[in-house]
Amino acid sequence: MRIYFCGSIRGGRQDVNIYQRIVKKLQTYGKVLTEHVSHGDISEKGEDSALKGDRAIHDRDMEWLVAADVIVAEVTQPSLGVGYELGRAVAMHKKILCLFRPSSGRVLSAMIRGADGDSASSALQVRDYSEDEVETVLQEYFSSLTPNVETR
Ligand SMILES: O=c1[nH]c(=O)n([C@H]2C[C@H](O)[C@@H](COP(=O)(O)O)O2)cc1CO
Repeated sequence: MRIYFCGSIRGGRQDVNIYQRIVKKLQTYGKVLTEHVSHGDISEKGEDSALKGDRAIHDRDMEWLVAADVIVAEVTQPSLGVGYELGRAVAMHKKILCLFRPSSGRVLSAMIRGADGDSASSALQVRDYSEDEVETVLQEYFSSLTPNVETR
């Protein structure tokens, strides 16, 4: 299974430790195409754009998004890039799990929470969670995926 993980980079790196926990768990289900999002050495300036350039980052990430079987996004720290990735993924009819921590005191954008169709089979699902239950929430989601989503 190919998994695209979305998390804030230029939107702020406050949650990088939780991104690391999420990616570690996701790697037990398949290949995480965007593992770099969880790397502690990527600052809020982003990947080294002198080397890659923003267009190269965008085009690579869109290729990965097309290739992905499932998208998992940590949406607590607001990020334009994550919002863009989610909009593109919805248009591609991908399966999407958005993870939000209400303990942050933030209120999730209506454009994300409102995209959840509210049924267990909805393509985009929003799960409120607390940090200590992150692995359990991921386990529940991946065990509920239909068997025709290719595994490993
Ligand atoms: O350097 C980068 N590399 C990269 O892969 N991204 C992608 C992956 C993240 O899920 C998302 C973060 O967007 P933003 O930087 O606007 O917070 O965009 C974003 C940047 C910087 O915008």
